[in-house]
Amino acid sequence: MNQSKEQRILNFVLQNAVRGDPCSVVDTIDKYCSQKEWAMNVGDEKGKILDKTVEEANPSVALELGTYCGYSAVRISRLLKTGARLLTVEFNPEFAAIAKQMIEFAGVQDKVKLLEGPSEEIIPQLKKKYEVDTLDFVFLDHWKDRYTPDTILLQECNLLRKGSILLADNIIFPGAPDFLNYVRKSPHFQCTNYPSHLEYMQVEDAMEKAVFLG
Ligand SMILES: O=C(c1ccccc1)c1ccc(O)c(O)c1[N+](=O)[O-]
Ligand SMILES: [Mg+2]
Repeated sequence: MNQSKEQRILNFVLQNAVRGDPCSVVDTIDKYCSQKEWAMNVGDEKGKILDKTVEEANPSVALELGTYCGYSAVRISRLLKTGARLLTVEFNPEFAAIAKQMIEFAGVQDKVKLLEGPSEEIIPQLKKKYEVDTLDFVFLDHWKDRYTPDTILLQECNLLRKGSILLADNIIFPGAPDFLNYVRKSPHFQCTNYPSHLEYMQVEDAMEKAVFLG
């Protein structure tokens, strides 16, 4: 049966990256997706913004919505301090299966817990089932029409605390206009915009940081 693009990305990593080296995995995915097949990883340009925001947050508990092939899960987890953990949520079972292998090859499986299912079902389970008190950092990179309802759900589930940092990808392309409107108009968030480009393309994009004020 024909391989999926995501399987081709994983195979390229397995054959060309260094097992146990997260940076090598990230760089190898970027090499494949910039030279062979475009894919919706956050990429290196926006990845550097992600890196800086993760370092600013220095999270003990981080959440990613939208694992895809595991590129940003590997990228985030390589920066986590000892004992910190990343929970990453993926709705698509094929993507989740690829990401699991990517995370294990990168050697970050002890820091990353991959949760398969819809974010609206998983978020309300985080406290009791996954022993989360509050989230220090949240990376939103899933379906763009879920950014706003899931941000509201995180608040309703008391998963944010004063200073929790949310970072959202794709503010311009494909765009998340309702999310941008919501966080920028909310008295509960302090927002910062980071202009950038769509991964592997000369197309305008941006990331938005929203710090929860309590
Ligand atoms: O929605 C798309 C998309 C739209 C059209 C074709 C392919 C992908 C997309 C594009 C770039 C992203 O960084 C990203 O996170 C997504 N996504 O699906 O979450
Ligand atoms: Mg994205």
